[in-house]
Amino acid sequence: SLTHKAAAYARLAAVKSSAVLKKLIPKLRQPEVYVSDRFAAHRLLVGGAATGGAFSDKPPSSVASAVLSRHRHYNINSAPYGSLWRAMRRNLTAEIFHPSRLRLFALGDLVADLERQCSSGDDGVVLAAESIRAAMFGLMSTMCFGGGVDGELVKAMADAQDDLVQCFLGLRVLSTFPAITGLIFRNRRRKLVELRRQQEEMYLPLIYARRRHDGEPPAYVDTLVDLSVPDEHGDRRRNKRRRRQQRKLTDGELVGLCSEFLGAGTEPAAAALQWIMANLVKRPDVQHALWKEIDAAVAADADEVGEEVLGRLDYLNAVIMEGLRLNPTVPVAFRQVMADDHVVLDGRRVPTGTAVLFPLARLSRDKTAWADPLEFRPERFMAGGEGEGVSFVAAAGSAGEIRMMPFGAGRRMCPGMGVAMLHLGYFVANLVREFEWVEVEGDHAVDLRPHVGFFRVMERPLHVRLVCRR
Ligand code: HEM
Repeated sequence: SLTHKAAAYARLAAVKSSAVLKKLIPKLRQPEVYVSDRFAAHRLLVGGAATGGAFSDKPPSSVASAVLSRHRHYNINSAPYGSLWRAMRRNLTAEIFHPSRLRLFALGDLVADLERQCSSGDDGVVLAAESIRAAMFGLMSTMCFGGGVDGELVKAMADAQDDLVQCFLGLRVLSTFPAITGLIFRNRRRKLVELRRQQEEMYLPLIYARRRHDGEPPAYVDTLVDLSVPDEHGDRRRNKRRRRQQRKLTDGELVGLCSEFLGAGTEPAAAALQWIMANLVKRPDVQHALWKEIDAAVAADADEVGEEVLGRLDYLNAVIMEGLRLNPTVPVAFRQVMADDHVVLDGRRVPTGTAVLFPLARLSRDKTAWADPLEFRPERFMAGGEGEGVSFVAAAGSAGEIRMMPFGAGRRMCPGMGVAMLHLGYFVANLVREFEWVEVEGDHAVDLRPHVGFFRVMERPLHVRLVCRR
């Protein structure tokens, strides 16, 4: 019949146009340049090379919040540089990550989990990777929603977050031209919608049912519910009167910000902890030196290595710096050249719209900046070593170069650096104090090859044999 023929033609046309569009998409993608020179990186990110502009915008984000809402449900990472970004970022750094607010949550669960695996498993061999990620996620979940969330729900949230991270790379294509690519890559979009629906079902009841107990510091969601942000559309309407309108965050933004907090706070830190422990397994001499430093600083009957001791453990700090230098767990920092930015590379102005990518491992493994850059050698960060004085905050005393920036640099630098360093110090110190970490032979031997996806993780998850020290 006529209608059948019309439907068949329509299907054929759709298939043809989607094939054409699939070919077109790579061509439509924005131009990219890579910067791995440490002097150029400094000039661009912290040295004010982008005169006239701030050079603090990013290309369209592939995180779920941004893709699903066509860039309206912003979280901190994907918000354009401006007043909304500033308000959300300031809330995180001043209300949650302010040093006076930070506290460590017991690591008892992680130690108990490792001990249980040790005694029930195969000759003391444990899958440390999973325990580490679960512990990190639990910690971020407590900071996000407060204590007392049901353990099964925390596990479901951790699994959903993992699913989301697994599909991030495939989402990049959806972030470029969401209206078109969302049609072509229907299945990817459908999966994303489903994952976001699950997150809404888990997070929103926790957010709205939250009751703070007396004396309890605010959880992240408490600060988000209270937060007022500039209403940029309202601003535009009222431009003449120059009165700044404020608004509350939408449900979409609340879910997006929680997802960001849990994901950004868990994945790169859990991956970094695995890399560090893996290197300590490969280098028993370094592990032993670290254990001796900890043992000398902490009373034998102390329950744990507490926060007050961490700052005094110089070798511990060197081990963590070296771990992050050798294996920065976020592979790339992104910027996008905006019309106001004046970005010059190799004497040529970089056109507006270009995405500028800073590959972090190339930068921190540069053999013109480090001796034997592929070696795990914490001593380089000790007094008199080549890395003495190198700081994560590239603007401070870095003599016009960035030799490493695992937390990025400039205005968009990671706001979680302080808390991440505290968590890493706390976990590494306590895990080395509790157990000797020994390499397993065969299939479970430590493999230091990376898998580079949205994060830079160990290709083969870390398995070890643990020997209790206490
Ligand atoms: C070892 C752990 C971590 C590493 C290696 C890491 C690394 C990074 C890097 C490289 C960036 C991009 C910076 C840039 O573009 O210059 C970033 C951004 C960000 N990180 Fe982290 N991060 C870690 C932990 C955390 C934690 C604990 C949080 C807390 C929730 C967090 C939240 C964020 C946010 C919100 C941004 C976006 C900042 C913005 O666009 O203004 N990160 N992180």
